Amino acid sequence: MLRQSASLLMIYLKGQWGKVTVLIVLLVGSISLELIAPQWLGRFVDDATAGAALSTLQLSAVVFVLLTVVRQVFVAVAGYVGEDVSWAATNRLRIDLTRHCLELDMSFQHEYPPGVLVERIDGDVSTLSEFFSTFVFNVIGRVLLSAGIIVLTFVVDWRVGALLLCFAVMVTVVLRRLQGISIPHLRALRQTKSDLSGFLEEQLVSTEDVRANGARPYVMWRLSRHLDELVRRTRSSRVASRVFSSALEVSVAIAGAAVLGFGAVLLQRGTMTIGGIYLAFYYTALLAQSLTSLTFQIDQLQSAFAGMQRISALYYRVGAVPDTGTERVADGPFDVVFDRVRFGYNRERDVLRDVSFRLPAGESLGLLGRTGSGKTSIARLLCRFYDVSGGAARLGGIDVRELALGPLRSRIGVITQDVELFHASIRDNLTLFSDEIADEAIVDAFRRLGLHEWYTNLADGLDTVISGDGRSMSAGEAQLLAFVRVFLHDPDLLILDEASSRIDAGTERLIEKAIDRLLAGRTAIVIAHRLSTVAKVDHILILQDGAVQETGARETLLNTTDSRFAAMLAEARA
Ligand SMILES: Nc1ncnc2c1ncn2[C@@H]1O[C@H](COP(=O)(O)OP(=O)(O)OP(=O)(O)O)[C@@H](O)[C@H]1O
Repeated sequence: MLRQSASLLMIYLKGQWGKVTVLIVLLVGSISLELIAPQWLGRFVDDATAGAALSTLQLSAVVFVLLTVVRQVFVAVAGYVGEDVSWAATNRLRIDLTRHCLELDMSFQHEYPPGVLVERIDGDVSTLSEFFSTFVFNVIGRVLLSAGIIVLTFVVDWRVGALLLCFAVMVTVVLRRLQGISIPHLRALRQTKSDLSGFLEEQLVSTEDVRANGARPYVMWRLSRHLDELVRRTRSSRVASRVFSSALEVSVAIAGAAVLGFGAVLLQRGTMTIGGIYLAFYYTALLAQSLTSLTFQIDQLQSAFAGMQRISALYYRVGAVPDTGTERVADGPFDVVFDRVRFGYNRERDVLRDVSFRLPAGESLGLLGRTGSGKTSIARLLCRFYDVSGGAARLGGIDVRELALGPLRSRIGVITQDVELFHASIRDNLTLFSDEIADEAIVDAFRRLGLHEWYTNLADGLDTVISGDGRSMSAGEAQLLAFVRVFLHDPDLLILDEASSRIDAGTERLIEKAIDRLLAGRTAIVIAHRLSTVAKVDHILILQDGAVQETGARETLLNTTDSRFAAMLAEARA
């Protein structure tokens, strides 16, 4: 996992090495200045106690201030370059992650609810971006500074250097333990936050159903459970960090006192000057400050590591539907064959069992069956949102698994029961934000589908904005828009999952007329909830519990008195 995360980092730092080098030069420069500047303070103290001339003292003071100013300039420029590197790298990562998630199969979409994906693509990547921009200075910089301080104190007096080295080793051991203890708490905290946002997303999307079914108390109960968990996780992760940083503070105080005491002894022996003691104490304080800042950064470092691991798990996740096919279906309408297809969403249960049928090119098939009998699953297999567990689905004589995914899906138009509409104009909803489709083509599509009159009643024509997430449209109107959307896309295979909700007679007539025109010249599968919808299809397939109960030409079944289809029609008429 660590290797995966590291290789992911390398991918996104590629092309940024020039800036990273500038960052390293600025970092080394600023650390050197931070180490050198106090030397002038030590010299100032020694010169002052030796009664040196005022100009000598002034020179030391001016050099100290100058070095400090230059260092701050380095820090500011490095901050700018660090942000630049971090945003360039992480924005590319955001884009690639989003594309990857959109391409992954449906079982992935069920496993990661929208809230969790938002947390990965935005939350975790933001943490990573902060990590990039502050990590170099606050962690690597502090580590280098600490090492430099120990080397320099060794130069001043090896015994003081040894003292600081012991102190640094002790603190590093504490830091390592802190890392081991805090990471699981931080990981759990992040997971809890992501569960909470997933839960909120889920509830907000289904507000209407929640209210209508009186499920509000249950939602509030689950929310309070999530919040309790959040409090528990936050508390434990904060406590784990605080206990160790307090231990660090205490050790810092002890080290400062030891350096001063030891320096006093050396002063009495005449082996150390007051300036030297001052410098050693200054470096001890700087080392303490640097190690303390490291401790605080550990939190961020750890959450960046945890986030990085989650991001790389998502980034390297291989879809259950591999896009390895290279074949393409010949132009024009094609036939659809199901050859003893077996399929289940999980290993426990097959929802399609030995389903076989052949739909000739340019003809239509009405799929009937009780709810849950497997009709939608057939459509999903054709679009390869899932792969069959046994048998084969073939389009134009080619197994769908041998077809390249992009071209395959571009040949299929799907109209689902829940049409997805965006908070955007009718135009954008129909063209899916593409500006390659002219307004005339859209209006022509309305006309050819027999929907021109309905279109002219739209308040602002194509500029009419659909509010919310499409809730300003009824199920029937949403389907009409979906028809136009698909018509513009001009697919060779049309899959229509008819809206099961009640639609008024006027809209139903519009829908029927539009379906007639939409079906012309295409192979079509109509998943029908009303028998009237299949009145004009060429073939019928009735499913029962995932198996074919009856299939044949509609006319033939209609005229066969003991057919299931004829019985269904009779039941509907009664
Ligand atoms: N994503 C999924 N994960 C697990 N099981 C699923 C999933 N989608 C559907 N199922 C199950 O598969 C079976 C067939 O579902 P499918 O949606 O194909 O039926 P359907 O005939 O289209 O139903 P409806 O007429 O209600 O749309 C059902 O038992 C359903 O519970």
